[in-house]
Amino acid sequence: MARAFLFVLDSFGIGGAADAERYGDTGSNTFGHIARACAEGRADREGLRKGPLFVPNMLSLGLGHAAKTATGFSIDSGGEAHLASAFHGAAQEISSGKDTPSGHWEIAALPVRFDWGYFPDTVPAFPAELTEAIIREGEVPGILGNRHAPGTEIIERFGEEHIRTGKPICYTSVDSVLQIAAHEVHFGLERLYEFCKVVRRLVDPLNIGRVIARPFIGETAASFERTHNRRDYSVPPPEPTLLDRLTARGSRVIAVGKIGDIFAHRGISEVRKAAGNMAMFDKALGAMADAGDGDLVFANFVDFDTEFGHRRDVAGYAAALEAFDRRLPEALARLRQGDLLILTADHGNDPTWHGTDHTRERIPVIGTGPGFGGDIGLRTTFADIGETVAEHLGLARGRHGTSFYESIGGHA
Ligand SMILES: O=P(O)(O)O[C@H]1O[C@H](CO)[C@@H](O)[C@H]1O
Ligand SMILES: [Mn+2]
Ligand SMILES: [Mn+2]
Repeated sequence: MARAFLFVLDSFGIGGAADAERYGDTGSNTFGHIARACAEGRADREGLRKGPLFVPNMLSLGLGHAAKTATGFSIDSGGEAHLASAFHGAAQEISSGKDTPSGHWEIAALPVRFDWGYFPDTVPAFPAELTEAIIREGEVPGILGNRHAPGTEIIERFGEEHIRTGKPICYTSVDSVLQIAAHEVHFGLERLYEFCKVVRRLVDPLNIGRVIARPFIGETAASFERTHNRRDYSVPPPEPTLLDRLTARGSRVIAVGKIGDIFAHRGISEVRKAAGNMAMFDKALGAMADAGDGDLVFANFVDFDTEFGHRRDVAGYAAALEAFDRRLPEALARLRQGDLLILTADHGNDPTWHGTDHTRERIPVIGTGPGFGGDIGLRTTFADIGETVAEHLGLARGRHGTSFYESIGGHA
């Protein structure tokens, strides 16, 4: 039984999604395009990084093989020494959304089989009745934005007016979200959270996946900066997830980063948060040390997505991967006999792609654990990850997905 550790590198897709065309994402490949840009010297940045992508530890777990499984093509990622105890594969998503909750819920063995509500890419983006209700029930003088936009650009554009008028900045994207940017001091952080709860209730009938508080600081357009006090208000998953199944039988689920928010705090025993991938890695290591037999540590590393993918910052994304990879031996060293560690992602966010949204891609599934090794192939749903953790931790079979153990004829 031992313990299980699930690390999600948020947005680290590896291309090849069979349905990418439906999303206008045919050919997008977060890992592949970053590796290529690095190899061609297009991801050098003074004082940050230089040259080919250097991720030897993920390659030794089989990241290069996983990429080939996803797309059929090898990525020239500088050779790899394959660890004997490691496994590698790729997974296709069956949920229709290429968003964070869809990806994480499916990883937790609950594919999303309904359609989320979305706001159109028009100005205004929100229906007039909704805007009126937000203003009335949220007790604000009006709202700014009301369109699709990248978060950093919209606060640059409307931040000063927001400070002057007290109107919160409401915006959305191709995801099922209503995001609210407001100044931590002038508007107030707690007030923003309370406002988001009101909006959460108002968008429930529209089936909107998340309302997200996006606090920022600074006094002028040139100096506005988003803080790490972001908070996501998700709808609860419609069926029990792996997390509910574990906590119901008395195991602990330690959520590192925004995992708690993504599951609307259902099936979570403890939340550990930190600002930035490296501080998050420290939290994940601490959770690994504290986890007991039958427990799950579920960690999300959000910077890849928020700081680099959406910002289309190739060098920044590459440097973040390299920094994560350098820390990986510390996690491997904390594994005890029989533990299972899986590194994966929830969707793509190719920093070389057009626009600033997520990209529909397959995800890597690499790691190390007992009972199976080598190639786990192309998984037809992310739910196989959750079912593998379920079997490993001694739960009864769930309704979605097939564990790696089962498909290769073994048992945890
Ligand atoms: O541009 P920012 O505000 O980072 O928004 C991004 O973050 C949202 C939630 O992950 C996505 O829907 C995307 O629009
Ligand atoms: Mn995500
Ligand atoms: Mn995102």
